Amino acid sequence: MSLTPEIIRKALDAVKDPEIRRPITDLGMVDKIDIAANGHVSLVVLITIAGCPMKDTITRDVTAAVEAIPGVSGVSLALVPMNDEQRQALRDGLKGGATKDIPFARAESRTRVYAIASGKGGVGKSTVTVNLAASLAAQGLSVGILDADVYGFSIPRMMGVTTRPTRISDMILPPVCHGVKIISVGMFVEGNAAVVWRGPMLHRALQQFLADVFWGDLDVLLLDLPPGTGDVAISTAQLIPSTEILVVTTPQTAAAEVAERAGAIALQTRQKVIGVVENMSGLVLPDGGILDVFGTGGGQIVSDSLTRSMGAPVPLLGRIPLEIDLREAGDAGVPLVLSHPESASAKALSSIAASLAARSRPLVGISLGLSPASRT
Ligand SMILES: Nc1ncnc2c1ncn2[C@@H]1O[C@H](COP(=O)(O)OP(=O)(O)OP(=O)(O)O)[C@@H](O)[C@H]1O
Repeated sequence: MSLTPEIIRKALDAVKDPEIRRPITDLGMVDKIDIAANGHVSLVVLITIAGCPMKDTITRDVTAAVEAIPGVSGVSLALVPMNDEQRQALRDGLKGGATKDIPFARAESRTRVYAIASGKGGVGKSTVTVNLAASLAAQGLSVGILDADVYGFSIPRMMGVTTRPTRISDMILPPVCHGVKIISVGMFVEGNAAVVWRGPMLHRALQQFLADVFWGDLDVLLLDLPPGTGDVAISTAQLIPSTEILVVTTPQTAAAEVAERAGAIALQTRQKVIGVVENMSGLVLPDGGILDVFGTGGGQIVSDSLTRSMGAPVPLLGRIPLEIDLREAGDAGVPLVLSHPESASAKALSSIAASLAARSRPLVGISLGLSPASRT
């Protein structure tokens, strides 16, 4: 069979743009295909911007897909930046005309949005967020994290993100790490500068991250909120009223009281608190004994108290032990559920992720393609 541009195009259907995660053929990125008589294929592939951080991945994936076609003797690939018109066409194709709304706030949205909240800083909110996200993505769900913790944005470091988001006119493409799309306030400030945004500016930034970022079709979006009951929590409730809240606390009674307040804000914003995670529970000692560094019972106290005040069950979803490996994994940029899934804290985190996955994508209204079995 002789090679044709259609055959090459068909093979390229399997290559996805690493940031947008759709076939490059659908995105209008395959610009030119020339096939020489000896089977050498020359391709021009359009990339979003000249400094596209994903150049190497695209080159590798395109070359591998074309080389695998029987009859291809070699591949030459030129990556050419899109012109303004091509970029605008791509942006419009992805986001649809000039719409600036928040996709997760639409009635038909099937994305579960969870805000990870805590009363105090440093209780492990970001650690919980990255591990839940990585675990959900490893289970095959499409997952995003919006790090809205303006005072302590640590998600990029904990997820090992080294690239910046790509801009296509007014659309922002989030970097993808460990299968998770990630946007952080920290990606928009220079170096380690402090963010001094307050109320209205924070609200606008959050709105922009939700509306201008190309999130694609997510199953789950996790929002890492700043600690406390401040502006960001209220803005989130206004921008995506269906956001559900997951409260993180330590076992300490004093911390639990503060965490209760963070959860109770949901009463005022009419949001649902789906559960409590107790982090930094007992430290397992080398002799197998357990040292309760931060006391015990905080998670249960918050769960009981929020159940009372909400008038609906707010279960304790899990207790994550203190573990040095968990801190080291955060520092190394690889979530522990991926690097040491057998460790006690990774198991606790994976089990919480499994309970979230089980609630994902309500099946109401979706055809399962099943027909009732007939009885004979
Ligand atoms: N269960 C745990 N065992 C050991 N270390 C942990 C555990 N949970 C979190 N840590 C470590 O504690 C520190 C604080 O955690 P993290 O940054 O996740 O908290 P946070 O609540 O998001 O803080 P902030 O409010 O400042 O954003 C980090 O160094 C993290 O690696």
